[in-house]
Amino acid sequence: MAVSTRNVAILGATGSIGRATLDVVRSLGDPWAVWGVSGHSRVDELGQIARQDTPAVAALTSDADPKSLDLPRGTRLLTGPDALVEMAVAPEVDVVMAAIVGRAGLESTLAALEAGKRVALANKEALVVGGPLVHAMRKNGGELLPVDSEHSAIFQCMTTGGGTLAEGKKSVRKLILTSSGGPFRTWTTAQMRNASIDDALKHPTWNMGRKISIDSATMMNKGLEVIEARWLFDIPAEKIEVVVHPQSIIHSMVEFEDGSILAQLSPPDMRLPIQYALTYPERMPCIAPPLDRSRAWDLTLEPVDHDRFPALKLAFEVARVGGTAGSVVNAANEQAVALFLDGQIRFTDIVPACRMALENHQHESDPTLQRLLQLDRWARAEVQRWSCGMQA
Ligand SMILES: NC(=O)C1=CN([C@@H]2O[C@H](COP(=O)(O)OP(=O)(O)OC[C@H]3O[C@@H](n4cnc5c(N)ncnc54)[C@H](OP(=O)(O)O)[C@@H]3O)[C@@H](O)[C@H]2O)C=CC1
Ligand SMILES: CC(=O)[C@@H](O)[C@H](O)COP(=O)(O)O
Ligand SMILES: [Mn+2]
Repeated sequence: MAVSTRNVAILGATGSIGRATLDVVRSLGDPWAVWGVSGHSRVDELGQIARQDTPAVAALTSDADPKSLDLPRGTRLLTGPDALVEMAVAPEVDVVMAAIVGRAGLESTLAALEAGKRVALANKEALVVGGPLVHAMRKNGGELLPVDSEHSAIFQCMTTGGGTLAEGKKSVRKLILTSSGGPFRTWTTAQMRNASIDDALKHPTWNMGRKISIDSATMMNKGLEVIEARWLFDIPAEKIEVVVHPQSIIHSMVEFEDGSILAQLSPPDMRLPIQYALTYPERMPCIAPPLDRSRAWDLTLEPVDHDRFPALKLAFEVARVGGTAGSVVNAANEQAVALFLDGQIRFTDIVPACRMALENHQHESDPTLQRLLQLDRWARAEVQRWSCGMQA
C-alpha cells in the first residue's frame, strides 16, 4: 500500500532549528519530504539547501536580490511580504515547521493553524505575542505541537501512555520548566553589568541562534517559555514553576496531584523534540544520540536567583495578566537584545527596558491581532527612545 506523503514546509530553514529539521527530515526518508524552505539574510545557504533538497518552493523573505539565489530547476521562488503565509497554507503541505526567530513568524504560524495544518512550533515568540488568539487559531483543526525542548518534555510527560493532553492535564499540579541557568548562572550582577557580547553568546549546553542565546543569558528565554507554556497548555501561571538544571538533560517535569513527578531526559540535541513534533503520536528511531549510560552523570537542581535574574518575575506577571502584555514585553525584549548585540546598551539594560515598556502601556485583556501588532511597533520605538535617553 502506498504511504501518503508527509510534506514539510520549513519556515526559517537557514537557522539553527531549520538546519536541525532538515537533518531530521532527510534522515526519516520516504514518505517525509522537504516541500518548502525559507531564508532571510543567508541567501547562499538558502540556495545550498534548495540544491540539496530540491523543494517545490523556496521563499526569500528579506530585500536581498533574488538574482543571487541559485535555485535548482523545479524550485519555485517566492518573495515579498506574503511569501511565508503562501508557503504555510499551500495545500501540498502537511506539517509547517515554525522556526523563524521573533515576532516575524507570527502571521505565518497563525495562517498555518487557520489552514488546519500541523504546526511544529519552535518560534515561541509567536505564541508569546499571539497567545490571546490561540483558541481562534485552532478552530479549523490546526494542531500546535511543541518543539521547544521544555514544552516537548512536558507534552511527552502529559501524554505518556497514549492519553490525550486534556486527560493528562486534569491531574496536573505543577509544570516544572528546567533552565540551564545560562552562561551567567554563577556571575554576580556587577559582573553581568560588564558582560561582553561574546560572554553572553557562550551558552553552556546548547548551540543556538544569537537572539535565543542572549535570551538564555538574561533568563528571558525561560520567561518567554513560562508564557509559552501558559498558552500552549492553557494552564494558569500559578501552576508553572522554574528550576535551574545546569546539565540540560532533564528537559522539564510534570508534578501530578498525587505528588508523583514525571520527567523527560535526553542529551541536549534539538533533533529529538523536532522529530517528535513531526511524527507524533508515532515514535521512530532518531539521529540524535541517546543518553550514554556507560558513564557517570551528575543531574543537579537549584532554585532560581530572582534578584540576579529579574526577567522571570516580569514574565510571570505577563503570563498572569495575558492580553496585550505578551506583545509589549516580547517586542521590547527583541529591540533591547538587538541594541545589546549592536553594542548600544549594556547586558543588564535588557530586562529594565522590558519592564519600562510593560509599565508604560495601557493593558487590554482581549486584543485583536491588529492591536497586538500596533503595540509591538510601539514597544520597539519606546525602547529605542529609552536607549537614546540613556546615552544622552
Ligand atoms: N536554536 C534552538 O536550539 C532553539 C530555538 N528555539 C526557537 O526557535 C526559533 C528559531 O531559533 P534559532 O533557529 O536558534 O534562530 P536562528 O537565528 O538560528 O534562525 C532564525 C531563522 O529565522 C530567519 N529569520 C530571521 N529574521 C527573519 C525575518 N524578519 N523574517 C523571516 N525570517 C527571518 C533566519 O533567516 P536567515 O538566517 O537567512 O537570516 C533563520 O532562518 C526562535 O524562536 C527560538 O527561540 C526554541 C528552542 C531551541
Ligand atoms: C533548547 C531549548 O529549548 C532552549 O530554549 C534552551 O532551553 C535554552 O536554554 P536555557 O534553559 O538556558 O534557556
Ligand atoms: Mn527551550
